[in-house]
Order: sequence, then structure tokens, then C-alpha cells
Amino acid sequence: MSSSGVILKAGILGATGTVGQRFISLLSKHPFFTIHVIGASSRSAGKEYSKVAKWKMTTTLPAEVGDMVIQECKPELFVECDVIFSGLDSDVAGEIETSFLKADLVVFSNAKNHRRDPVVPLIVPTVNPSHFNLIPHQRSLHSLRKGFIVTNANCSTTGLVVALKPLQDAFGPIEAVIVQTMQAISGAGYPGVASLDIFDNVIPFISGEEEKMEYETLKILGDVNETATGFNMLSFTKVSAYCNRVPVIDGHTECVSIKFKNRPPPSVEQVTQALDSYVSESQLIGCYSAPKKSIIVTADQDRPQPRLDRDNGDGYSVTVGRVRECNVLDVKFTLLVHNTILGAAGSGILNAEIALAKGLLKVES
Ligand SMILES: NC(=O)C1=CN([C@@H]2O[C@H](COP(=O)(O)OP(=O)(O)OC[C@H]3O[C@@H](n4cnc5c(N)ncnc54)[C@H](OP(=O)(O)O)[C@@H]3O)[C@@H](O)[C@H]2O)C=CC1
Ligand SMILES: N[C@@H](CC(=O)OP(=O)(O)O)C(=O)O
Repeated sequence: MSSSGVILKAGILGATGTVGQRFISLLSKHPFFTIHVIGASSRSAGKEYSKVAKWKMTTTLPAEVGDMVIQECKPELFVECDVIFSGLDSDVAGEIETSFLKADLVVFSNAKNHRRDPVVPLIVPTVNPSHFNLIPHQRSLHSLRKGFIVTNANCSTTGLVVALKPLQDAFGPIEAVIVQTMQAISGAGYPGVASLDIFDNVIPFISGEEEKMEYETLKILGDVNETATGFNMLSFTKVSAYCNRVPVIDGHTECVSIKFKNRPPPSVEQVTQALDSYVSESQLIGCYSAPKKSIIVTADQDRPQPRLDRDNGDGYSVTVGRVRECNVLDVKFTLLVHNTILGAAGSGILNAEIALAKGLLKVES
């Protein structure tokens, strides 16, 4: 139950997919969201969830969800929901999520479709919840009473901005970021990358991923303008990303080098301290899913590793290690983010908890 004693009815779009299954797994044990309606494509609609979904989580499929009948993703079938979590395929997410918004529903989307919209907040919950300040403007623009749409970020971008945020706060503008990812196969959905392509191999291309990291970082680390009607993107920072797919099931690893604008740059010790002491607003306001530490700094020379560190903070923490001087830029480190928890479904849920705490969810009694 939330601190105000309410239980919120949640709808899940794309409930059969990789992100949808993670939503089910996280929401089924959540104290104040209850899964009310689940939706997927017309191929699955009308059938019992346990009969069509290929359940790939390591936790058991909750029996009450297994028995639920999957619905078409039509807003009229979700009107009783206080909040909608979308894990829809991006081929269809744009149009379907817009129809839910127009029906005055609250949508937390994982898909890329609305992330660049100038009135849609792109929120990583442990980084920029202040971007919720744009919601009143979005509502008035679309003549909505209670609905709004917020997206969470690309999974690789999510890990990166969590590490950059405390450094930008402590040491001023970051001039350059070079990031190389090693991304898990669960990021490609199911069945995703063919086993014959990924086993014994590394694939140095993920369609659209580098462009997303280079754009989304600037929106997330920017701020809402003075009139709360748009976003000021970072204009000073340049990001260059190399994205690779590796044979790991969950957890994106990223090697990051950065250069600060201010000279002299901070020392390795100062950077380590800023990362280690970072406290996000979601922690301060006591959100249920907020990790105890948004960033865990490891001193072990051979960490972070996906198999060992992806579940840190129940998948909501970013683990950073190997902080050291960079001979070309200023400082470099390696980070790890759980791509389907903080990098996807977990962000949507924690964003909804923040929205509730900020009084943005109008719950029907
Ligand atoms: N995997 C990850 O790590 C991350 C994924 N994302 C994003 O989240 C979204 C989901 O990704 P993922 O779970 O990996 O994808 P999947 O391919 O595993 O799942 C896609 C889901 O969309 C549903 N769907 C497909 N077509 C339609 C349709 N026409 N109408 C309604 N539902 C439809 C599918 O239902 P059905 O089973 O019936 O076909 C399924 O539930 C994507 O936009 C992705 O880019 C974001 C961050 C990280
Ligand atoms: N592209 C990511 C997952 C994903 O779907 O990202 P996005 O939400 O930005 O489309 C990966 O392959 O790991």
C-alpha cells in the first residue's frame, strides 16, 4: 500500500515480451500497484497468458497473471487503470501509446517513439525526476485532466547518465564523452539475436543505438526551461558511442572516458567520491523501489561484471569500477546497468512511484 493507503490499478501493454515479463515480475510483488489488465498483439489477445507467453524470467510466473486473459491494446479496455506501463514493440508503440494518452490515461513508456517529443519528459528515475515539471504543460496542450505520457530512456543511455549526473553536478559541464558498450542479448527482445550469430561472437552494431545514446544523454542531463514548456538540451557536451552485442543474457557493460570543461579537471579520488556519495531524488523522497545506493563504486580491479553485479540494488543500482586517469581525455571507468530493470521496466515503475509522490497521479476511488 502507498503512504496514502491507495492501491493503484496497473495495465501492461506488451505484456508477453521481454520488458513486459519484467513488468509482471516486478509488479506482482509490488506493495501498491496491482496488475489489472494485460495487453499484447491480436495474435495473443483472447488467450490465457500462461498459454501464449514464453515465460523467460528466472522467477516463477505469478499464478494470478498466468490465468489472466490477454486483451487487445485498446484504451477502452484499460480505462479502469490508474497507470499504464508500456513494453510495446516500437513498430506499434507510437500510435498505440498516443491513443492511450488521448483517452486521458497515464502512460509510462519504454519505447523510443516519443522520447524526442519536445513536450514528453525522458526520465531516468535516479537522474532527472525534475523533468516531471513539464507535465502540467503537456496536459494543457492535449486538454487532458489526469493523463500524461513519460518515457524512460534507452537501456545503455540509462547506465551512462546515472554515472554522468553526479559528475556534472559536482564538477560542471562535461565537454566530451566516449562510450563503448557490451550489451546483453535480452536487449534485443525474444527471440532476438540468433544463437548462431551471438554464440562465440561479438557483433559491433545495434541498429540506432549509438544515435540514441548520443541524443538522449543531452536531453536527460539538460533541464526544463524557465516557463516549464520545453527542455534545454545540453549544448556543450559531445557524446560518441560505439555499441556492441555480446553473449551475456542480462546486463549492459560500458567503458566510458570523459573530459571536463573546467581546468584543472577533478582528480580520480574526487570523481570516485562524487560517484560514491551520489544520492538521487528518488531515494530522498523514499520511493519504494529506489535503491539504497544509486551508484555502487567497486574497488575490485576486475569488476563490474554482468553475472556478478547486475542484481546490485535489486537491479536499480549502477555499478561503477576501475575509475582511473585517461591519457587522452581526463578520467575513465567501467559501468554496469541491468538493462531490463533500471534500463527498462524498473525505470517505468520507479518513475510512476515518483509521479505518485509528486501528486501527479489522480487515483479514482
Ligand atoms: N529489452 C530491453 O532491454 C529493452 C527494451 N526496450 C523497449 O521496450 C519495448 C519492448 O521490448 P522487448 O520487450 O524487448 O520486445 P519483445 O519483442 O520481447 O516484445 C514486444 C511486445 O509487443 C507486443 N506487440 C507486438 N506487436 C503488437 C501489436 N501490433 N499490438 C500490440 N502489441 C504488440 C508483443 O506481443 P505478442 O507477443 O502478442 O506479439 C510483445 O508483448 C521496445 O520498444 C524496446 O525497444 C527498452 C529498453 C530496454
Ligand atoms: N536497443 C537496446 C534495447 C532497446 O530496445 O532499446 P530502446 O528502448 O532504445 O529501443 C538493446 O538492444 O540492448
